[in-house]
Amino acid sequence: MKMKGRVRNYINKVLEEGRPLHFSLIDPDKLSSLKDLSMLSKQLYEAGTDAFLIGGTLGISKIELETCLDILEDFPIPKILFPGNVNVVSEKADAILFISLLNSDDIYYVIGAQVLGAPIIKKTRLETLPTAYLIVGYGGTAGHIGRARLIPFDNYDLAAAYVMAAEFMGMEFAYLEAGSGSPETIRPEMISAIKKISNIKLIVGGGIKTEDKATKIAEAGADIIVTGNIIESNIENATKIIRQIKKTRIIE
Ligand SMILES: CC(C)=CCC/C(C)=C/CC/C(C)=C/CC/C(C)=C/COP(=O)(O)OP(=O)(O)O
Ligand SMILES: O=P(O)(O)OC[C@@H](O)CO
Ligand SMILES: [Mg+2]
Repeated sequence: MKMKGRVRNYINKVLEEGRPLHFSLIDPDKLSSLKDLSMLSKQLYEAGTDAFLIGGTLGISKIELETCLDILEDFPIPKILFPGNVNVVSEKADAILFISLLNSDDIYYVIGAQVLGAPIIKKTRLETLPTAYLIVGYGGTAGHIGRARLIPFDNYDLAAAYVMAAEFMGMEFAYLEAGSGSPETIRPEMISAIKKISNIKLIVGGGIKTEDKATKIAEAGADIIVTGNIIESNIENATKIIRQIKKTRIIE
């Protein structure tokens, strides 16, 4: 089911209803088999995940990316690309997180990849969601490859300053990324500090493995919570996290 041009409205509508969203991150390179993806995606959808994020830093081939999008096609929720580089672009998706890694020391990840990707994305008619990508603490593969000057887990003022800058530049989303597989998640205190000074829509991910952590992150004010690794390592926990997030209500 195609949702091109309707993804932003879809996200805003859920937030206006007063609840955060959950995005399931699917890495086409990490799937042991595509049969697994059919089964896992059905479980994630039935548990209530609000969208599929598709992407990764390493090892993404066009064929795997598009096979993955073909399998996800029939679910009536958005399929959103999460690119580590210009290779993660396909017209089979609905939208793309148009990310700039604001805390990178490498201009390529701040504006270079975006310039290379923009004309291709224009042809695909993908909906673009302007997103400040901020890598915190552990950083993982994305932090290493993206040459991020990591924001310390406990430096809430620094994270808030980046988010203010992103908002003043007109970005709609800020993605606080602890790094895939991070032993520590983004701290709820960082989320609440940012929510006090900004209306930007906050995406939070990296290392979320338990219902308890997910609840604290949602209650602190995250608008969108992303889980990736747990889908492959423990689908039961992944679905429990989704159900828990969907019970949370945003308190203004
Ligand atoms: C807008 C376009 C076309 C490209 C932007 C490219 C930028 C700025 C990338 C930022 C740096 C980077 C490497 C981001 C990766 C984001 C991502 C998809 C993370 C999830 O993947 P991981 O789990 O880190 O990757 P692996 O599982 O492949 O190791
Ligand atoms: O795989 P996990 O640790 O859930 O991280 C998800 C995401 O934030 C990575 O970009
Ligand atoms: Mg990964």
